[in-house]
Amino acid sequence: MHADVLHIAVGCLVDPDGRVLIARRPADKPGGGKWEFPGGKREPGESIEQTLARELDEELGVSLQDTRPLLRFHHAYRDRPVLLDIHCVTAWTGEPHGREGQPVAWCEPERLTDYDLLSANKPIVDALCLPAAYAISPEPGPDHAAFLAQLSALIASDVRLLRLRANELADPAYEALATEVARVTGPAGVDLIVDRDAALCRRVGAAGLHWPASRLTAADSRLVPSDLWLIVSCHDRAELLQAHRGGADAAVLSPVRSTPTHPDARPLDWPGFAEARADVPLPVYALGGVGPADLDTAWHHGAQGVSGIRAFWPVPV
Ligand SMILES: Nc1nc2c([nH]c(=O)n2[C@H]2C[C@H](O)[C@@H](COP(=O)(O)OP(=O)(O)OP(=O)(O)O)O2)c(=O)[nH]1
Ligand SMILES: [Mg+2]
Repeated sequence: MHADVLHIAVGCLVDPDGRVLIARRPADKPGGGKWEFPGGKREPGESIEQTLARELDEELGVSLQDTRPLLRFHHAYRDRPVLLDIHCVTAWTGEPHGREGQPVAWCEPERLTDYDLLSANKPIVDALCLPAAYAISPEPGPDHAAFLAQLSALIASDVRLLRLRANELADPAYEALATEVARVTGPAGVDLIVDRDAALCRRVGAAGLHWPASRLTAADSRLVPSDLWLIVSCHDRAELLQAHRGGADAAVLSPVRSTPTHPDARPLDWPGFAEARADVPLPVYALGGVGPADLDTAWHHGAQGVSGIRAFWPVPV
């Protein structure tokens, strides 16, 4: 790392209701008056975990018990490049309070954008809003009633983000099925992600779009309205960087392991996954032969969580 990059430990305290703690920066600091997640600069000789523990004690008066990596990326503020090393904190002792006089607030992730946050923080907000699992449907086949029944079972198993993948269907048939799927996912509070385009997404009332990285090749800004999720399929670091430049909110990186459907694709394996996604300012799901049992490994290799078809679908596919 370049010598004048400030390495910052950032902690997102998440309470049992899923709310996150934010604090208001003192007026006399850079970015004064804006809201942030508590944290601060690493001191010489400290590990980043030690910095996190020290800063959250100094700023909030809490002692950390359970943390995991959430996201890590560089941001070039005009006067000072920073490396933000963000962690989720799910267990602590002590009642968090603004120990340096700073106002603090508990906020639902979806409401974080109501606050004037530090400008680097958009990927952190996305990572907090997105769940740890991103389920993908198998091709629906001819029996849509059976497909919808399986989908209901999937939703009962607590999936909150689902992509309707049906490459075999022409646009009108895809839209008809997406409309039916939305009738199931909508009331259950599941975010439905569709392929194709933003207009279809709006018509069926879906939460966002899933695109291949190739669809962003010419883009250097976002082509999708900001209130829709834009999740992009990537297979290497170059595609992840392209997704970021094209304004994606999140990405899926595959294959982590080889799968029966893509036996010839060379697997990244966990070290390759970690290397490819390192410091890209996007939440990135691990895909390809992984499932909920891999979640902890995924988190510790820089993933937002796990994605897949087979590991989530209630019947063998
Ligand atoms: N803590 C924190 N810092 C953030 C966030 N987002 C973001 O861009 N930063 C940047 C702003 C600052 O340049 C840097 C944090 O530095 P800081 O000034 O708070 O560091 P510190 O707590 O050690 O402060 P101090 O010792 O100077 O009082 O990281 C965030 O959400 N939380
Ligand atoms: Mg600080």
